[in-house]
Amino acid sequence: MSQQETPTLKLLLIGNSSVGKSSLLLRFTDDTFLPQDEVSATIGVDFKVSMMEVDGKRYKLTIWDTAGQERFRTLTSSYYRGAQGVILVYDVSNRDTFDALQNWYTELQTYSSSKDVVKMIVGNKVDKESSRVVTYKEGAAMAQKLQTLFIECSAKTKVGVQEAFEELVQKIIETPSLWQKQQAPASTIRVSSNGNDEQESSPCAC
Ligand SMILES: Nc1nc2c(ncn2[C@@H]2O[C@H](COP(=O)(O)OP(=O)(O)OP(=O)(O)O)[C@@H](O)[C@H]2O)c(=O)[nH]1
Repeated sequence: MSQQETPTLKLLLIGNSSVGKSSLLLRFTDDTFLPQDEVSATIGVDFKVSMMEVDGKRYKLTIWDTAGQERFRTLTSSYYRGAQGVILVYDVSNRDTFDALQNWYTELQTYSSSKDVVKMIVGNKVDKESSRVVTYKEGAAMAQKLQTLFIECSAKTKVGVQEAFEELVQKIIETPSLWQKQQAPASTIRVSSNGNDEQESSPCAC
């Protein structure tokens, strides 16, 4: 299959600072985990490209890693533009990060360019079982409330990481409206739901 025929998907990682967004991305793309002293907070946005094969077809994933810290967040709406899948990350050993999911969800709903964007809540750091403060049941209930997919994982031990990305991509593939968007003309007008962000955008902002 030629490169041109490879569909490109835009995925986004959001969530509070230090929940492990960059670590999940690094584990998924490079199968690596950096020790604490080598990790630095994301400033603005970073992204990596990865290939994934689903049902014999190759997909190019552009995965955007956004800063959790408010002071490093700029151009928020542009992160979300054209994203087909969004992962909302919390840390199972930090309840504040779990409580913040509702706010991240609201931001996502505000800026997302498609109402059908596939959402997944990911509870990270399950290797820290002795410090766990958010149960699996609570995570699953939140996902049910917000109508998202749900998985627990650990960027450190790898558990659940591949599965999270695979499940998200599979669901995107099964959502025709996200694909119809991709087939639309390269230039379409989008008006965000808050009404103050009118712009021209490509259906695939990758
Ligand atoms: N034990 C454990 N530590 C983790 C895990 N994932 C990330 N960490 C640690 O958590 C800290 C924050 O990880 P980051 O990946 O930088 O978090 P982030 O969400 O990208 O943070 P921002 O860039 O500030 O938004 C680092 O010290 C990581 O080593 C995990 O699965 N288990």
